[in-house]
Amino acid sequence: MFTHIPTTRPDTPLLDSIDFPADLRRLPEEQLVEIAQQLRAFLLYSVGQTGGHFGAGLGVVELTIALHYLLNTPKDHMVWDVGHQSYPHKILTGRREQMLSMRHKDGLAPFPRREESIYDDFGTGHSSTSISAALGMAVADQLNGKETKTVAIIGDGALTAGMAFEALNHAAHTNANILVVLNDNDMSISRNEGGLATYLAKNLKKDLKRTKGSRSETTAALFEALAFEYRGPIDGHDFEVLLPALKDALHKPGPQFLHITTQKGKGFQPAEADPVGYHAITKLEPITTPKKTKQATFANHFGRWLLHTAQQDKRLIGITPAMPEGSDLIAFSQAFPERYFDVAIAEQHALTFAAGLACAGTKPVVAIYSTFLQRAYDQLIHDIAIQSLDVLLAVDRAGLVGEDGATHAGCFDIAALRCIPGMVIMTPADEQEQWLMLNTGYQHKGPAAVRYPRGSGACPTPIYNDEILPIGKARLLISGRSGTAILNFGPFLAEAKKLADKEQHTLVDMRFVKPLDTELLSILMKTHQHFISIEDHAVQGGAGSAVAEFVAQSNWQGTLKIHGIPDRWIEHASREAQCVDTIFKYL
Ligand SMILES: Cc1ncc(C[n+]2csc(CCOP(=O)(O)OP(=O)(O)O)c2C)c(N)n1
Ligand SMILES: CC(=O)[C@@H](O)[C@H](O)COP(=O)(O)O
Ligand SMILES: [Mg+2]
Repeated sequence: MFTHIPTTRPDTPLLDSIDFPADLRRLPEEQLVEIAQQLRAFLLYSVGQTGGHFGAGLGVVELTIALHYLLNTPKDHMVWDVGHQSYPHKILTGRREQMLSMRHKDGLAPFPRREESIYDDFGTGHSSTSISAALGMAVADQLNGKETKTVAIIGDGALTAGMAFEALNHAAHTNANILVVLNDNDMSISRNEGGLATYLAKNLKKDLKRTKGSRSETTAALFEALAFEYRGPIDGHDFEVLLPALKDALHKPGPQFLHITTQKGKGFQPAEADPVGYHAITKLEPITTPKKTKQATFANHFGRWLLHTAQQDKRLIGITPAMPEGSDLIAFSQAFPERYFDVAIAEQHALTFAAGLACAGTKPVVAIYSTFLQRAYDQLIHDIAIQSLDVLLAVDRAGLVGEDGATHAGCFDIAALRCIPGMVIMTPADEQEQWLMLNTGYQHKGPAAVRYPRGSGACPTPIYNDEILPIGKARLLISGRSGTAILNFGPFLAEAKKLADKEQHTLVDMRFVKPLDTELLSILMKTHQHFISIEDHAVQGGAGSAVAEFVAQSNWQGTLKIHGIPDRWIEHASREAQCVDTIFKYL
C-alpha cells in the first residue's frame, strides 16, 4: 500500500520493459501482480507531476492489465467509459514516456483519443457512451467478416445514465460479440446515488458469503432480464479470479456481462480513505513554493447564493446531475437535504424533473456544466421552454475549461440556447454580476440561464444583496466617445477595458445575450462605425452573432468584429493559454 505520492520517478524495471501490450502478453501470468505494483507506483508519480484524474485509474490497474493481456489489442476493441480511468491504459500502450506531458499544451490528452493512439478505439470524456460505441464496433466488425472482440468498460456511476440503458437494451438483442465490464466501485465522483446504486450495493452485502468468484443470483437477475449472460461480482483486483472470468466471458459469443468490484483509489491509502477528494488532484508543488490562498470560484459563489436564497424561499429546489462538489451544492445539501437532489449522471432527467417540479409550484434551480447541458437539449426545449416553465439553469464551466480539453469546453451553450423562444441568457462579467443575475433569473417568470466560467473572476468578494437587474439592459461603462464600441459578454471585461482605455473606445458590459439590449445598440449605431464583441463562447452562433443578426436588419453601415472561440477544437492546455491562443489573440 502506498502512502505518499513519489516526487521522483520510481524504479519500475518490469514496467519499463513493456512498450506495447504485445510485450505484456509475452510475460507469464505470475508476473502480473508485480506489473500492477509497478504500474501503480508509476501512475502515482506521473499524476503527481501533472495533476489529473486519480482515483479511477488506480482502481482499474488490474483490469487494464488483464484486458490487454487477454485481448489482441489493437485488433480487438476496448472502449473506456468517461475515459478518466484510462491513464494505466495509456501507460501500457506506448505512452509511458509521454505521461508527464499529460494535460499540457501539445501533450497527451487526459481522455482516450483516436488521433493519439491506435489503442484508443473511441474518444470519450462525457459518460455513458461506451456500450453504444462498442456495440457499433462489434456490429460493424461482424458485418465486415472480422473476428474480433469488443469490450466496453463502464463504471457504476456511468451506468446510471439513460444512454447506457438504451445501449444495454439494444445490445442484448443482437448477436454481437460484445463484453460489458461493469466496474463497480460504489462511487461516482461523489457517492453514487439512486436505486441502481443501492441495488448493486445491497446485493453485494448479501453476497459476501458467496465463495470466491461465484455468481450473484440477485444481481444476475437484472442483467439477465435484459438477455445478457451475466457473471460476477468478482474482485477486480484479484488476478486469480479476474483472468478466468474474463477468459470465459471473452470466449463466449454474443452479449456478455462481467461485474467486477473494485476500490476507487486502490493501493494509495489517502485516496482509498477519501475517494471524493482524490477523484482528481492538482499537480504536486515543490515544498519551497509558497502556498497560494485559494480564491472562491464562481461555483463557490453560486453555492453561497443557493444557500442564501433557499433560506429565504422555501420553494427553492436545488438539483445536480452528479456534480455536487464541482457545482458546489454541498452547503445547501447539508442545510436543506429535503430540497436537494443529486439525480446521478442523468442530465436529461434533471431537466425534465425540474420541469415537473416547476409545474407543481416549486422553484427548481439546476446546476449544470455547460458541456453536460448539451445532453439535455430536447428536455430544455420540449419540457421547459415550450411550457415557459420557471426553471433557472446555473450553467457552470461555460467557455474554455483548460486541461480537460475539447470534450469539456462549454463553447456552445449560447448558440444552443439563444434560438429557443422565451429564454433569458445572462453572461456575468464577474462574481458580483453573477449574484445579481442569479437573483434576476430566479425571480424571472420562465426559463433563464446564467452562464459563468470555471475558476474565479475579477470580484472575489461580491456583496450579497437581493437586487434584481432590469431584463435585457446593458451597462454603459465608458461613454462619451465615438468611433468604436466594445460590447463585452462575460468574464473578459478587464481585457475589454484595457483595449477601450488604450484605443479610446466606448465600453459596454452587455450582460444579456437574450434579450439583447437593442435599444442601446441602436443609440450607439448613431455615433459609432465599429463594434467589437468579446465572449467566452464559439464565434459561430454566439453573442457576437446575436449582435450581427440585429445590425444586419438595420441600415447601419458599420463593421462588427467578433472575438470568441474560433471554429476549431481547442485542445487541453491551461485556461489562460487557451484564451491567449484564441479569444485574446487579436484583441
Ligand atoms: C455526461 C456526463 N456527466 C457528468 C460527467 C462528470 N463525471 C465524470 S466521472 C463521473 C463519475 C463516474 O462514475 P463511474 O462511472 O462510476 O466511474 P468512477 O469514477 O467511479 O471510476 C462524473 C459524474 C461526465 N463526464 N459526463
Ligand atoms: C471526468 C469528468 O468529467 C470530471 O471529473 C471533470 O473533469 C470535472 O471537471 P472540473 O474539474 O471542472 O470539476
Ligand atoms: Mg464508480
